[in-house]
Amino acid sequence: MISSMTLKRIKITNIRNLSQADLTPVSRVNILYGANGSGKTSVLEAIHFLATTRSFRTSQFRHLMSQGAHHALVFARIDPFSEQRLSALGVERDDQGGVKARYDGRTLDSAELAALLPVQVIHSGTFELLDGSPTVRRQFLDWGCFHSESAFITCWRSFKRALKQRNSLLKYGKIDPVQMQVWNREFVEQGQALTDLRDRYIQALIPEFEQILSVLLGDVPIRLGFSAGWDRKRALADMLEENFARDLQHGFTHLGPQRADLRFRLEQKNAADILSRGQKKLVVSALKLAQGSLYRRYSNRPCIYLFDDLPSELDDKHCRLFCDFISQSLDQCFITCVDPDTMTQFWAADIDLSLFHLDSGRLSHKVALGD
Ligand SMILES: Nc1ncnc2c1ncn2[C@@H]1O[C@H](COP(=O)(O)OP(=O)(O)OP(=O)(O)O)[C@@H](O)[C@H]1O
Repeated sequence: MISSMTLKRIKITNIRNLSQADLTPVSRVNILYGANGSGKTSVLEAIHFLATTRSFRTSQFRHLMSQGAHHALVFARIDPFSEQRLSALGVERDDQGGVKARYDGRTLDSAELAALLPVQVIHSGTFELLDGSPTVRRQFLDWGCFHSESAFITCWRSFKRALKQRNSLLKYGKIDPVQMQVWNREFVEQGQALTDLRDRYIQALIPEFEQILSVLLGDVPIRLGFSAGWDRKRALADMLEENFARDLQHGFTHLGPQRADLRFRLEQKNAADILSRGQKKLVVSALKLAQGSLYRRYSNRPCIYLFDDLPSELDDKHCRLFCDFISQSLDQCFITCVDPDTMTQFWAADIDLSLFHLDSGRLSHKVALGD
């Protein structure tokens, strides 16, 4: 039985055009509608901030905080482990760089917060999973590994540290062979473990992705593949040794798990070069929904999904398929759209659904479907 982790009450202070907003969502489908610029995405940003301390659209926090404000705060009541009691989660950042996440009276670090409130966003930037830089795809992959393997975070941090130390030795040119050997050994050990975790995760994700894609998009044979960051016919240690002169010349480590990537192929070509925008949206959505589905299987807990402008790029048929799929999951969803009629027509009458209206940064609760 999957627990019913949901956000029960959300209070937002100083996120973009929301100086104060208070929302009591339902546990399944929450539709936020309003005119362009009314603040719908800002609500999603607030939830993402609560779950991660960051924006999903900008790396600069000052753009997420309301203009002229000195701090932003999002507070929620949640029951993440189905204990039938609500706990308080508050995330706050100020314009001096201070970040604080408090849950149930204690401070959380970023990994604890991420584990507490797994959130998936699908917005216009999610297309980057197909045609953006490999960094975006590694982040996607590592989100899945983090939530499915408890060993991942330690391994990932150790590998990052080894890579950083190795690169700084290479960069400053004065190689102490003993130190180099230490960091090479750590790079290989942690890098191999990291790659094994990523590989295992991808092998579990592929059938899930293909199944969801066939529901959302039909019979479009997109193949998802994993590239480890070096030719895996060669041992990682041998590869480091063979590339040492080149690494030293350029002052960084060329190959290894820091170059891992995902590939999407359609008829032997790069899928991003062939698919339409609507098809791309369905592919990246299938990826994110597949991650949520695996997460539920591993943890017995649902995810929180943020769908920014869900109907854009999709025709009615695909929008309906999308909503049908969401209806069958147990995730809590927040969906933005301009016109509520475009979205409300796609749901079964008995779905747990609520409508919220945004108007110039003011949020009001409308009726639940069927009320
Ligand atoms: N840091 C900020 N402080 C105050 N207002 C901001 C800030 N950043 C953005 N805004 C404004 O907040 C408003 C709401 O933006 P938001 O992206 O949430 O709108 P939206 O309802 O999702 O619109 P659309 O339908 O066009 O996507 C916009 O008018 C935007 O200019």
